[in-house]
Amino acid sequence: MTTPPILEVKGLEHRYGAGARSHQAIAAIDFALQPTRAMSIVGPSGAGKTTLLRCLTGLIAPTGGTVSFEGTAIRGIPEGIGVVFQDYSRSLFPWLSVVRNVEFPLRSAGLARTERHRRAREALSMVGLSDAAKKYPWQLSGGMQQRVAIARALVTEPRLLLMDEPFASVDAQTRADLEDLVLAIRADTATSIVVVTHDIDESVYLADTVLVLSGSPSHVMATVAVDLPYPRDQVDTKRLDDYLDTRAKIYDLIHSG
Ligand SMILES: Nc1ncnc2c1ncn2[C@@H]1O[C@H](COP(=O)(O)OP(=O)(O)OP(=O)(O)O)[C@@H](O)[C@H]1O
Repeated sequence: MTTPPILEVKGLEHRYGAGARSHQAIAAIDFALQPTRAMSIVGPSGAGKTTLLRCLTGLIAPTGGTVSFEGTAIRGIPEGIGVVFQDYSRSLFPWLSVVRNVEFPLRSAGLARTERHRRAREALSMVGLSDAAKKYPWQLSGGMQQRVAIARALVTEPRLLLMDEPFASVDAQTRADLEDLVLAIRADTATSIVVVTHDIDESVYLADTVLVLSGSPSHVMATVAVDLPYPRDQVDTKRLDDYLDTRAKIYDLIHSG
């Protein structure tokens, strides 16, 4: 018996605006993600990656097609999905301490304060920030702030984590550390992951499948399987022939498309 997908996208289209000045961002996208798997989405600038991710989170309603999470068409961000955006400086509340930022999504769940605190501290420990709980976001480096944003997405124990260019605003070493953090979270929690990225290396390193989008209006040019063993390592994995071949294949697809 085949397992039903955790995320299924069928005939997705999105057009911004109406009439002569409207813009078709997404022409036709279909894919499915199985539970516990990780998918990267790459494509040229302006391909519609952010538009696609907003449709997956339910933040915008697509003008055509459907997005289903665990078999149900989504409207608004469903329970069970965590989201991490690129711009951590705008997504964290500067007037709340780190631990209060992380527990924020639990407030509407009606949990007692001590339980909210316990879960927030657990999520902070997963991202290696136990010591920063009482600080404020503006007292932390960019990479640490993005760890807080990841902890906040994890605190609800999501079954699917959606990330939009999550590491585009941090330096290369921090980026590598955060990529390894995502791999560790996945190994520990079996959370399914979709990550949108500009970076071909990152797309291969983080995922089991890479969805390569064409330029706007986007469609799926190719679905590339990433056949690399776990655990992955920034040095050893990136030396493997399979890694280099997959990376070259995606590069050619994007630059030919
Ligand atoms: N709110 C909007 N109204 C009108 N057009 C929009 C809107 N948001 C995005 N677009 C257009 O839709 C297309 C896809 O944009 P989107 O931001 O999804 O692409 P992207 O692949 O994420 O780009 P980048 O890689 O540069 O971040 C672009 O041509 C963009 O100008």
